[in-house]
Amino acid sequence: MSTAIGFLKGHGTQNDFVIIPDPENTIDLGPDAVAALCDRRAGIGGDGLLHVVRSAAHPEGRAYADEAEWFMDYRNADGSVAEMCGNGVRVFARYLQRAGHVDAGELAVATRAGVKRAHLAKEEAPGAPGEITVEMGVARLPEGEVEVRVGSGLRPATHVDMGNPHAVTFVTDLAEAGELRTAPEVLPASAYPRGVNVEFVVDRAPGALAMRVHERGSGETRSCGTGACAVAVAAARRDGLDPARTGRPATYTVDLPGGRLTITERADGVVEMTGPAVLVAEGTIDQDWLAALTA
Ligand SMILES: N[C@@H](CCC[C@H](N)C(=O)O)C(=O)O
Repeated sequence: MSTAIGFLKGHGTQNDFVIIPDPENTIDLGPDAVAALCDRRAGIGGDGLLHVVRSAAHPEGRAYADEAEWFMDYRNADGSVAEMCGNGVRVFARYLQRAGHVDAGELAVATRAGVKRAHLAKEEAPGAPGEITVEMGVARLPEGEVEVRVGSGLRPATHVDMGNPHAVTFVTDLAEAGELRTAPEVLPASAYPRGVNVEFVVDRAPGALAMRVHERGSGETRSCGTGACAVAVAAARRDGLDPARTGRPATYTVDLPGGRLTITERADGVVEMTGPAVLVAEGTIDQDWLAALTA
């Protein structure tokens, strides 16, 4: 007899995810199954999928098992694997809290980009969105010039690695990014052998930014947590701020189509991201439908 496969749906600033709890890693989630689950017409729908697995039960999580009980096996909507997802890690933490796997306090989550620490407040009321802060690690800015096509021209961009790859470019109006139906051209392609997430940013006020993003493996989304971190770090360097050198933290609010994230680069260089995480639904996946996809 087959076992029912449960799922939840959640989002962080409208970056939405199918959540598949699978502590012992027994569900076959190949790229086709993930893409079908994330399909907004023929599936559940999502920008990505959070496969919730105990670190000890996942080949890529095992190395972290002593430090972090849970591994976020993150997939993009097209079924591809990504190293990290900032909005996803908050929603992942919210799920673990709601399911009673963890209490309020500090939670270590293993990801392909290392262990991230989430700070979970006690939930004020069942279903309350509540903000979660996550220590996202130190940003890397690889050397070398990169450029992003904006309209008919190429603009200089900042290469920021938040565990996953980003190209951040400043524009005067977010409409300059165009319709973003396809991935913007980023040059040189050799700077991003694994593909790239592309952010377009404008200044709204000192310390206040707004952005749009085209995500690798998902297209334009309404928010990207690692993207907002990359944008804040690129803005800090542009503004002559480097907290790890000066000992002075830098904070930016980043407005996205789906909501606001607050990003602080601390004096020790660690980037902190704060934003909401919401669970909206829970259900059961049709076994036969999923089995046909994995056959
Ligand atoms: N939306 C995410 C990033 C998800 C992964 C990304 N598309 C990639 O392939 O690197 C976020 O909130 O960070």
